[in-house]
Amino acid sequence: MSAKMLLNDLVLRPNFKGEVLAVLLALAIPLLAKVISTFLSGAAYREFCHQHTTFYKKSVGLKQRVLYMRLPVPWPSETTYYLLDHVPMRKLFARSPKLDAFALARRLHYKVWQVPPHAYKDTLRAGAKEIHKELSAKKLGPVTQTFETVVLESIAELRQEIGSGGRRVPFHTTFYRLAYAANMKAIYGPNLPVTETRIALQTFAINLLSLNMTPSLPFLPTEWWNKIIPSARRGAEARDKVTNALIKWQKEGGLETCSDTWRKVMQVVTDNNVDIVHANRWVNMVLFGFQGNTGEQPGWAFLFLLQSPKLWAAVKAEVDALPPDSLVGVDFRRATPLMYSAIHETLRLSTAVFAGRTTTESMQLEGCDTVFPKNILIRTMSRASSFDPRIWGGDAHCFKGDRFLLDEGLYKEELFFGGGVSACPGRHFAMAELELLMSHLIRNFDFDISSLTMHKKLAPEAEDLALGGAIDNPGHKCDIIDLDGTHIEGVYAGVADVDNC
Ligand code: HEM
Repeated sequence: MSAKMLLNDLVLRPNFKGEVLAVLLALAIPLLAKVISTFLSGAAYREFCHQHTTFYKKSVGLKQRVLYMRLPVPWPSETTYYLLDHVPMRKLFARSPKLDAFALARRLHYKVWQVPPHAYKDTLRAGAKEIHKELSAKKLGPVTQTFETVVLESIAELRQEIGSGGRRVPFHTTFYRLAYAANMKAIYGPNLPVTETRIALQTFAINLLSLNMTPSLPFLPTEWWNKIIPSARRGAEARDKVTNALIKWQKEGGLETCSDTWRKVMQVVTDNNVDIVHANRWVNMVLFGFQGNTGEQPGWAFLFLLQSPKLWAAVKAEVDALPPDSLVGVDFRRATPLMYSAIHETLRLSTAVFAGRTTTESMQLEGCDTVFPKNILIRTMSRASSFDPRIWGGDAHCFKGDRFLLDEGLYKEELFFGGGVSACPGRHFAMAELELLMSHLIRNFDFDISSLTMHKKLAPEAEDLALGGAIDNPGHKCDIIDLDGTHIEGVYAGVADVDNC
């Protein structure tokens, strides 16, 4: 039957309009219901995050004393259990044949970065293992050397631009960009465009929540939803911009000018004939892994340090006593124990980790009565752990710079790099970067309490040295305990996405 005949046949049917309407309604009602339920779940999730992340709320009595919370987000099609107590979170990272440690990563690679889940499953795992090997504590020398060189060059430029008369710069954004540029050059060498990828990655990060949700929307392929929903479209465009920049860079010989570390990681991927587009979608995910975290931390650390006068004076004295030139290879835990502890305390309060495991059969976690069913995702919520008074003490909600120094056993309780076989492969490098960056900044610039008003984060595309305004929401407060035990009510700009984590 030709299309024309079919059309005539349809048009001649008397109830045609009614039928079309009924079909449209049948399609639209579940779609609408699904969209509404997704948004409602999103709202419940945000409220949940807010309860567990808002810094100025006291931890005792919060809902976090429940062992876990079962929520249909971020993927309404699946059940996710978010663990809320510290101890089961630690147990989740133990090896178990009943827990798949990499299913969540594969899913994210696929849903958000479009890496086909099974085609390269083993190869990309081998690539991640190579990152672990190449960025292990013993092999960090060359990349940290490059990192320090770039940091020192950037500091020299910044000093020149500020001029001898001095001038204020919005330190959060400035530090972020400095860390980003140095991290990029240390790993990828001089030829991957820094500003272009940074702006795209930040835009991607801002819209990531939508990209996480669209795979759950019904009827249309995810990529269509990513075109229809404006924030998802912005996120997907930014993501593709980074992937395209990486592909171009690789085609133009980037692997010849990058660090040995990265060349070896990519060797594993290219030896296994991973398609260049898929390979660089994965690299994009890796890039996001380090750009999203390390650069943020110095901004938070300075915010806390500058509001703890005694700690600040002691940290400056520690840094003044370091060797005069290069600091690569310094054991900061021994040489600057207070700064080291304060960095860890900052990470405890300002990172959000949702690492997870998928159950391969029904199982229990040691110490919990709950039987978790097969094929569900169990995730940690590290900020709920950060407020757990049984681990961190009754003042868990406070920033206490010397907390880890007073009880070094706490270093073993940290969750901000994840844990077990899936723990962050960049953690040693991240710590080295933070120690080097903070020491060189403290050495080279003057800070005082008025620097706090320059803490504001600028839009991704803003000029590096544009003058900043005041802290976004001066209403956010935090409790600080200084070295002598003095309690201080400080300002807290908040984690950027505190309400939307
Ligand atoms: C303060 C800085 C950082 C924090 C808080 C952080 C945190 C994390 C966390 C929580 C995970 C997931 C762990 C899990 O599932 O158990 C992760 C994974 C990852 N991180 Fe980091 N990270 C940081 C810096 C870095 C750096 C500097 C790099 C690389 C140079 C990096 C590369 C990666 C990669 C590649 C993965 C995924 C590994 C895989 O697929 O197995 N991270 N990170």
